[in-house]
Amino acid sequence: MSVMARRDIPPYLVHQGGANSVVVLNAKEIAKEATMIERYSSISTRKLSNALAILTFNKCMVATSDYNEFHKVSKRHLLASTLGSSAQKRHRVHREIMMDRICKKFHAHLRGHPSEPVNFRKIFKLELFGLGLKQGMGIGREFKSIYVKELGATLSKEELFKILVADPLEGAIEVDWRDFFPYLKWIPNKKFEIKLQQMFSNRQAVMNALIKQQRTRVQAGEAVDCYFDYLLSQSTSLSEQLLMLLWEDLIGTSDTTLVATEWAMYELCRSPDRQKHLYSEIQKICGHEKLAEDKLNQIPYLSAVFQETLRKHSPPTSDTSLSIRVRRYTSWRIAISIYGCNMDENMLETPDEWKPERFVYEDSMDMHKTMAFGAGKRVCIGALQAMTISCVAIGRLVQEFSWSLMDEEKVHENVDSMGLTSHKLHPLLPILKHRN
Ligand code: HEM
Repeated sequence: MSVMARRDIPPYLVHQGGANSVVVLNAKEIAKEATMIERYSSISTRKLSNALAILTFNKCMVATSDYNEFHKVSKRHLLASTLGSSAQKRHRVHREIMMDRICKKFHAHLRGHPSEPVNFRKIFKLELFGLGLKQGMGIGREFKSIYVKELGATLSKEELFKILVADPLEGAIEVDWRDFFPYLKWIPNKKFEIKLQQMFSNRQAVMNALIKQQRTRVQAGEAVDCYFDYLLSQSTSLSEQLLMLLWEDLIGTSDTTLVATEWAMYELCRSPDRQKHLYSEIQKICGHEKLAEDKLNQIPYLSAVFQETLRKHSPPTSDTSLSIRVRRYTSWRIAISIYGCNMDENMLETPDEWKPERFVYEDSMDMHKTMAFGAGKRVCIGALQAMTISCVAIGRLVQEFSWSLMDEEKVHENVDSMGLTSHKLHPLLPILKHRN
């Protein structure tokens, strides 16, 4: 069976136990498979169609794919040094510093401009990027700028963000019109090529400058618990791919978590009752203490806010970027079973509404409920970090401030960007007030 999502038909998702986990089918294929499943299992047609209906509104990534030795080794190293659960425990202090800095910046804004909206994205993105630099390359928070010889310029953190994160994300969706007309491939498209080449060489120049700086630090005997130092210590064949490995981690840290958190705060602004409820749930557990990571599993409503945000605004799959959704296919016949058959009826209601209540159940940390992180061999390895950062951020920001939108903001509704990830088209500009 070779199955792929078709551009004109919304993809449905079926979950399969076993090694390669997920397949995307179109409606006709679903119907065929559903008959087969019903015949061989005890699942009733009603439950089956419920499950399929759930999957239509869960925007999902799909994954059955190739998986070679390089992939396995690089993933193992990233988990061991940065994204796995013990590495995440070691890096907790950096996340706490980041969160304190973010809150401080919002407080500073309120002191200076109490009645003006604050640009959430501007503050959050640079702090996340700072965390990526710290965990990935051991670059401290005090870092302000770096001289890049090839570009003949000293670049600020904001300029680095543009070259290393914003431009490549934009470049990834640049379209070469010749791809649609292969027989016209011979016509030069210089503008397109120069733009991408420039983007590529800027990124190489900046990454090389950062790597050079960090090598000097390591040679001076100053070791840091970070991915860079770890890769050097492993002396594996991966050192040749140092630049790309470090860059991928940096871009992973800097983008999707921002997208998810911004959408969550936007939805909370639009839903004052739910914001109030979340605040009271947090206060019940934390009292006068700041919300910390070890309290997360005691506040199911907070992870429900996160899960429901991923369901409605899955960062890697925007409404407008359907055509560039990551696709996978299976090259052999597989047995399938339905994911989510035992979900509550409540899950099926009003799919366009943002309702965290859907996800308040006994195992609210179950990341497979939305499939937003994929599944199987190619499952997202940053899920733990993304969820921890996003949940703590949402919690702390609601604990310390009340959030609302200006009237103009309300008209910006749920539109997402044309980008690779589903950023809010317009940055969130909320009005904040201190809580007591
Ligand atoms: C809310 C935040 C995030 C979401 C929704 C998300 C989602 C996903 C999805 C759906 C995939 C699988 C794509 C595929 O089928 O190939 C994926 C892969 C991946 N993600 Fe994430 N991600 C998030 C955050 C992060 C973070 C913070 C990092 C790392 C710093 C990260 C690193 C990765 C990596 C390295 C892979 C590739 C895994 C592989 O191919 O084996 N992600 N992510």
